[in-house]
Amino acid sequence: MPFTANRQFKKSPRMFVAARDMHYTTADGRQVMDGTAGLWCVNAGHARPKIVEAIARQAAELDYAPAFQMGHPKAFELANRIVDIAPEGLDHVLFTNSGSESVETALKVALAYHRAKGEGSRFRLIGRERGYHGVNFGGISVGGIVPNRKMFGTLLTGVDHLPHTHDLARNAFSRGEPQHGVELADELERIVALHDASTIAAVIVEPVAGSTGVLIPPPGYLQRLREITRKHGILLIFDEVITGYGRLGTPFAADYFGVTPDIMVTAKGLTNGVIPMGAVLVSSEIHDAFMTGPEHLIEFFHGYTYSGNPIASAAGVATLETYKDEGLLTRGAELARTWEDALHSLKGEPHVIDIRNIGLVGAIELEPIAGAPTKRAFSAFLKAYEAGYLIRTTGDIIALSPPLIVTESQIGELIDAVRTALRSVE
Ligand SMILES: Cc1ncc(COP(=O)(O)O)c(CNc2cccc(C(=O)O)c2)c1O
Repeated sequence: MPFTANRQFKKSPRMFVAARDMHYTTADGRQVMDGTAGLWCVNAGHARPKIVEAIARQAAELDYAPAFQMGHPKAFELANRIVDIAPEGLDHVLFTNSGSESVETALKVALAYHRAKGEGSRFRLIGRERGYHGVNFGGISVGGIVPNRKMFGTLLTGVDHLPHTHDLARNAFSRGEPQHGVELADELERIVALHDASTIAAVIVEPVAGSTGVLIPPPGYLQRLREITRKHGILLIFDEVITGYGRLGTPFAADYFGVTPDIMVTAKGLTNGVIPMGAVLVSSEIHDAFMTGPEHLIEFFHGYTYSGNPIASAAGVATLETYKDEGLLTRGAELARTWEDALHSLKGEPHVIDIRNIGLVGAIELEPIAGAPTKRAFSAFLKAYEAGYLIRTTGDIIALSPPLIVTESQIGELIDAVRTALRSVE
């Protein structure tokens, strides 16, 4: 099983057999509140009728159409709807099947774009420490989570990393954006000075680093990365697999921070997690750079059997309709203060050394048990699950990201369950 303690799971399996709105049903009939929107992806809540019906209808009408040299209307409809809610200027969509594939696609587009523009010397990709960009070779190369990298050999060459922005000493218990650390963006100038801009294709960051435990950028940090990358002709890639589609209370993190990247990576919330799908958005400048040469030739040698899959496209269209019908792309902003106050009420609970929040994302960082890193958070996860609440842990950090349909009282319930779990673990 992926990213799972397999032996522990096999000793006491944790199986969901059904789900609806905010809750899962376990194999033994218990209701479990979904405090993590599945894996940060079920933004509209579970088993939403419009999405269910769209999938069934599509499966019966056009189940599969070849993705290469052939098309079908639903994929183009979805692409247009994504562009409609995306930041201004990101006008073209490449479909994939996951966040990891979206990352690989974005990295390849960046490298190929510079080559198309006659700057093939730009081969370097810059990631960031503690970054998570999925599990394919490109993503773990630019990523910065050590266990995801150390087992897999040399990885991509020509990769460098920005420092992460976590600063417990200066920013602990910040509400929203932490005040300190904007100067860390200037480290990009050092990296450029070391390698020379002529060798650098792109910088990729998560606007808010999710998997590593919710690291929120200081005010101005992303703007600074935008300025430096633009100055040196380096493409800026935002990996919005988690932050996209309403998670921060705005359609995308690019809207929240007022910074538009050259390439935006998305997946997860695109189809409410129900059908694997990703979408990479690029500017017309990037798209048009490939549209040269004889028109009978393929312009970009990349893509997947299931790219723009009809049923995934139908799920995506129905998902975006559901977000729009229920105002879910901005509901997180309405709940953000309630969420923030509830989360920070955990300050002073046993072992809590930091609390972080933005939009409808939260993190509670725990003091690790000496000699047994991750054990304390994992114990809290098990306690919460037994009490009927699903939370995520990464290292000794509890991460929370409920579906965007969560109510204020459910927020209170969820946080109280975390409080109880914290009081019962060693
Ligand atoms: C920023 C980012 N980029 C790429 C991926 C990869 O997406 P796929 O898994 O669909 O290939 C992700 C996925 N992020 C992810 C996936 C599963 C669990 C957790 C967690 O933090 O618990 C996070 C992600 O968060």
